[in-house]
Amino acid sequence: MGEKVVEVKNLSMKYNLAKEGKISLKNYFKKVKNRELLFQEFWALEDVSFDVEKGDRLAILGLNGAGKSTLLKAIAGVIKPSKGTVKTKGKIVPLLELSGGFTGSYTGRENIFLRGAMLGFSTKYMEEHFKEIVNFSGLKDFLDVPVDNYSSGMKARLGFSISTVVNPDILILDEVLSVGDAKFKKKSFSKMMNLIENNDTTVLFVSHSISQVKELCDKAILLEKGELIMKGNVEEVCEKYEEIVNS
Ligand SMILES: Nc1ncnc2c1ncn2[C@@H]1O[C@H](COP(=O)(O)OP(=O)(O)OP(=O)(O)O)[C@@H](O)[C@H]1O
Repeated sequence: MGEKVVEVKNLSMKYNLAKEGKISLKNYFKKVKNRELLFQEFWALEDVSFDVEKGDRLAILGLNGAGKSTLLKAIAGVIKPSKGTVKTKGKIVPLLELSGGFTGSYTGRENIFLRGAMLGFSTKYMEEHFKEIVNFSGLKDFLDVPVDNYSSGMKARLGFSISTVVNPDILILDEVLSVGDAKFKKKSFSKMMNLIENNDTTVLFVSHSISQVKELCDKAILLEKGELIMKGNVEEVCEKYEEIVNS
């Protein structure tokens, strides 16, 4: 057996959905103060357990709302488990919601350094990789424009390009290989394949594209309404998922 790098044990995630409907801000604060706000509990994940070994390329499959992004966020440490535990080993780079997280009033150039710093890289490291990022993004002519003026596709391209120069132990990809136009999609997919193949990186991958999943992953888990209903090799889990999609 290989080395465990992700250990998810009895993980449950609860969201509190507001039941108030429309209320004024004044009433809202009054209710918060008096602890009278009404919530409905919603369990997005229930008692999910699985391990990931070093070098695994694990797909997380499931219909809309099955809990895939919630699971990735819990593993990335963005949200705290309501129950259960998540343990990880090594440097995690989560590529979630790529077009978000930029400071809109800053230029593309400034945001490259800012995001680099957020990922834990020095200015020197980012300067060394700056050209590579810009070339990959194809945004050379827009570098000194505030990101607020970028289209969402341009933001996603910038986000993806910055992430390609990092060297993670665990890479978390949530639908990020479907950003940009068809040409960029193809380019980003092969860049990821390269990164993964050359570095023994562990990958957790969410995508609705079965062909991408089969090309990139060797193992898979299947979530249904927050529960883990199957784990195994990518071919057999994809087969079950397709049955669900077509049922
Ligand atoms: N911040 C939140 N507050 C309340 N409910 C949420 C929140 N985030 C997600 N949910 C709910 O949790 C459930 C799981 O959502 P999640 O985004 O993890 O699903 P998913 O499998 O990634 O779906 P998709 O394929 O549509 O991206 C959904 O019913 C969703 O509405």
